[in-house]
Amino acid sequence: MPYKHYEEYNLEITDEIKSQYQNIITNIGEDVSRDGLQKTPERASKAMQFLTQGYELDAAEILKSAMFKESYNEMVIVKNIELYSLCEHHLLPFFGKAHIAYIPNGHIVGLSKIPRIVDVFARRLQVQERLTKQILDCINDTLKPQGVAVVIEASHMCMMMRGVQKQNSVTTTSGFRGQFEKIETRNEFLKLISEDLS
Ligand SMILES: Nc1nc2c(ncn2[C@@H]2O[C@H](COP(=O)(O)OP(=O)(O)OP(=O)(O)O)[C@@H](O)[C@H]2O)c(=O)[nH]1
Ligand SMILES: [Zn+2]
Repeated sequence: MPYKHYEEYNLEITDEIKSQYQNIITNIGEDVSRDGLQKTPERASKAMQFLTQGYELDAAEILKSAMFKESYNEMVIVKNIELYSLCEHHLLPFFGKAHIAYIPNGHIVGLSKIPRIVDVFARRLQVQERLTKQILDCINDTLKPQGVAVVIEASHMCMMMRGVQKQNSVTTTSGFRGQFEKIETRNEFLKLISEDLS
């Protein structure tokens, strides 16, 4: 739990994706049998499965595995959580940071579980908006805190390397539930993370 070891991939699926990558490499005009490319289809197959392993993981279960009864009622913020995801439109990476806060309601959660659930949802084919909402809903529904806030700022390779080719644009998405719907609480959170917002 929760990350599969590199060698533990399902052989049938690995072979299937491998042969599909062989086709892609051939179709872009490369020689898949040349030295440097011989093992590439298999490596790429495993890399793609690694980057999409979130489908096999249950974020709510991960949170539930480390919830502790505690009467702390102040804001808990985990900020600058690096994230890497794949845009579902082009299968190109988008990457950046997540800033997540919650106000406990009788239970706190093991801190490492917050970045872990970010990875569970990021390691799928995504759009930034849905990624933001899935993290928000998972914490809200599982931990049932007094409030939860998620801000994600990310750069999309599909906008940088191709398409509009804008290297410096950063997309920010956010979601707020419970106490964070109140402007003062939301502002306190935004102020606390703002020194790291670019
Ligand atoms: N809302 C949203 N859009 C995204 C995300 N990732 C990529 N996109 C956009 O998805 C859109 C797909 O639009 P299309 O016009 O079908 O694709 P395209 O012809 O490749 O578009 P261009 O990128 O403008 O060249 C593009 O505007 C991308 O910028 C995301 O996380 N959220
Ligand atoms: Zn894209």
